Amino acid sequence: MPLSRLNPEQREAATAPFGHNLIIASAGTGKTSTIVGRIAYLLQKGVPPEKILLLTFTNKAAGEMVTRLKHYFPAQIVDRIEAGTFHAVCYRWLKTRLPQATLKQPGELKTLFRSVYEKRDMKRVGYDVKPFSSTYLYELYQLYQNAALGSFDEWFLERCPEQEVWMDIYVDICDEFERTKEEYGFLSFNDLLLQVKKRLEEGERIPFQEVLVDEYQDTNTLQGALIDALEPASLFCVGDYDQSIYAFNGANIANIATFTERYPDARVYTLRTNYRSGAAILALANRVIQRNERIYPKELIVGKSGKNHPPKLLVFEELFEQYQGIASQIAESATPHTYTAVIFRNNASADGIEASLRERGIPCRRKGGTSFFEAKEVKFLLDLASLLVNPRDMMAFIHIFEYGRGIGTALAKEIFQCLMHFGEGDLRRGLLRPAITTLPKLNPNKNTQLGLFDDDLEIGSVTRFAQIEMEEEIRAHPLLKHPRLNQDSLRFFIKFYRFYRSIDRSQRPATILRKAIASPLYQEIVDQLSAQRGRLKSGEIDEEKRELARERILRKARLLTDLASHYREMSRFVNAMILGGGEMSEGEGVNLLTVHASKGLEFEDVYVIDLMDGRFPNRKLMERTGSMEEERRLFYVAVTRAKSRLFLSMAKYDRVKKIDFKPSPFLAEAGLVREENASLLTEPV
Ligand SMILES: Nc1ncnc2c1ncn2[C@@H]1O[C@H](COP(=O)(O)OP(=O)(O)OP(=O)(O)O)[C@@H](O)[C@H]1O
Repeated sequence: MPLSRLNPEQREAATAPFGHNLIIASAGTGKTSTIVGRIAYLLQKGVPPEKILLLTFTNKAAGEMVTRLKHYFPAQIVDRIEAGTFHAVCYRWLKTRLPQATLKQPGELKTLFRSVYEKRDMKRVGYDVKPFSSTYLYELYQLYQNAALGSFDEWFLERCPEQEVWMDIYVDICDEFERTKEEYGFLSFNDLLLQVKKRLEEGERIPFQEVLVDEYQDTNTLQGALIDALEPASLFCVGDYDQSIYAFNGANIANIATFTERYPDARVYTLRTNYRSGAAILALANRVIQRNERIYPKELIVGKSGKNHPPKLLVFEELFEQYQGIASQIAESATPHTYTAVIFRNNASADGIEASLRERGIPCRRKGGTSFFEAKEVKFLLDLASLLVNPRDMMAFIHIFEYGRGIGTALAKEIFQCLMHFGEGDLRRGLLRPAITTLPKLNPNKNTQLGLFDDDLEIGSVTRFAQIEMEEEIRAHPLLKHPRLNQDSLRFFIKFYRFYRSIDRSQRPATILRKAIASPLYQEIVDQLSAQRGRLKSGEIDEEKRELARERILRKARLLTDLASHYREMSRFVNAMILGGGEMSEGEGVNLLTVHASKGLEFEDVYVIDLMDGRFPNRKLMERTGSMEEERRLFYVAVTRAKSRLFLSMAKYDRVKKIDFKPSPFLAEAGLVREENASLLTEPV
C-alpha cells in the first residue's frame, strides 16, 4: 500500500483526521507520495472515489498520481476520482450544462478583445493621459479576474489611478467583450472557473467529501474562492510558500499564509526530509531563501546519502560564450541528456542555448509545446474541428477562409454571415441545404464588428462561373450571387463545401480529421504552406526544401489525428487540445525550461543560467507585479530541481547590446560572490 512506503511525517499527514489540513511540504520532500498516500487512506476509509476531488497544477501531475494509485486499487475505482487542473475539472462539470460552449485559446480571445477595443476612437476622445493599449488592457482584465472578487473599476483604479479618465470606456469594452463571447459561445480559461463559481453560489451543489489541492501556494484568489464555494467537508492542501512563483498570474500567497486564520480548526503538518538533492545543494538553497519572511516554521533535513557534489559557479566573459560553454560542458558530460536541464528566468535565454546545443548535435526539448498548436497546419485543422463543434464560431470560419485566394477577412466575414442567413442561423444547413435563397437584407447601422455590410448586396451574375466545373447543387447555391465572389474564392468555397458534404455523417474526431487531411481543401493549405517554407531568399522555390516542409506538415497532421483517436466526441477533443496544449513538450534530449515550467520536476544535472542582476532577478517584471521575494522564490525553485549536480552561471558582458553585467544578488546570498561589492570569488572560465 502507498501508506507503508511513507516516512513517519508523511504518514502522519496522509492519515490526518477529516477537517482542514495544511501540509507544508518543502522542495523535494515527497508531496506527490503524500497525496497518493492520502487518497489511498481515503479509499481505505470507505470514501466513495467520486466524492474525492484532486486539484493539481498540471493535468500531467494528476495523471501521474492516478497511475500510481492504479498499482494498488482497481482502475474502475481510481477512474471515478475527479482529478485534474482547476480548468479541466471545471470544464468537465460545465460540459454537462453548456454542451456547445467552446474554449478559445487566449491568443484568439485577445484578437476578439482588440476588435472590440478598436471600435472606440480613443484619439477623438483626446484626453491628456494616453490610454493603455488593447493588449495591456486585456492582460490586466485577465489578471483582475484571477486576482480579485470585487468590481473591475475598483481593482483597476487602485493600481492605475492615473488612468481614471478612461475607466468608463474600459468598463464598456470589457462588458462588450463579455457579451460577444457569450453570443459566439466562447469560453476563456477564466470563464470556466467563474461560471462554476457562479453556479455554486446560486445554489448548485457538487458534494465532495474531500478536496485535495496540490501546489496550494500558487492558487489565486479566484481559485481560493472556488474552493470555498465547493464547501467540502474536508480539505487537504499541500504546498510550500517558498515556491509560490505565480504572482504575475494572480497567485495569492495569502491563501496559504492565512490558512490557519481562515480555518481556526486547521491542523498544519510539515514535511521536512528532502530526498531529492545532496546536502550542499540544499544548504545553498536554504541560505538564500532564509532571507524571505518565514510564514510557517520549517527546517530541511537531508534524506539523501551518497556522493555530494558542491554547487559550482561558472563565470563567462561574454553572454554567447556562456551558452557555448554550457553546451560544451553538456556535450562532455556523462549524464544522459534527458536527465539534464538548463533553467532560465526569461524565455529570451532559450534561443541562445538551444542554438549552441543544436550546433553540437545535442538534441533538446522545450516545454510549453505551443509551437505545435500554433503551427498553421495544426491550427487550420483545429479551426475546422472548432467550427464543427460550434457553428457560431465566426473566428474559426474566418481563419479557414482567409486561406482562399482573393478572400480577405472582410469577405470571409461576409460569407459566414451569408451562410448563417441561408441556414436561418444554422451554418451547416446554410452551406449544404440552404433554406433561404436570397442574399441577406442588411442593416447598415448594425455592429460593424460582426461584419455586416454597409449597404445591401447587389446581386452578382452566376454566369461569371460558367467555366468552373461543379455539381449542380453548388451551381444553384445562393452564395454564387454574391457580387464580391470571384473565380478563385469560389474554387475555395467549392472545396470547403465538398469537405463538409464528405463528413456529413461522420462523428469520430479521428475519422473527420483523416477525411480533412485527405481533402483537396487541406491539400490547398499544404501546398500554400510548403511553397512558403520552400522559398529561398531569392524568391525561387527549392524543391527539396518544399518537399521537406510538406513531409513535416503531414507529420504534424498525423500526430494530431493520433491524439484525436483517444476521443469519441469532437467537442471533447477540441477542448482537450486547448486545455492541455501548454503542457506538451516537443522533442527529446536536454530539457530547456523557464523556472516556471520547471516547477515540480527534478533532474540529475541542473544549469541555472544568466544569473546577472536585472535578468535574474528580473528587475523589469519586479516593477510590474513582482517583488524581490518572488524572484528569490524563483531562484529557490530553480536550484532545488537538482538531484546531483548544480551549476550556476553568469556572463560579464553582452557583446551585441554592449552592456556590462553585475552578478545576481542571489549569487552573493548563496555565498558564491562577495556580498559587499558583488565581486566574483571565481575567475571566469
Ligand atoms: N519516503 C520516501 N523515501 C524515499 N524517497 C522518497 C520518499 N518520498 C519521496 N521520495 C522521493 O523524493 C523525491 C521528491 O519527491 P516529490 O517529487 O514528490 O517531491 P515534491 O515534494 O513534489 O518536490 P517539489 O515541491 O520540489 O516539486 C522523489 O524522487 C521521490 O521519489
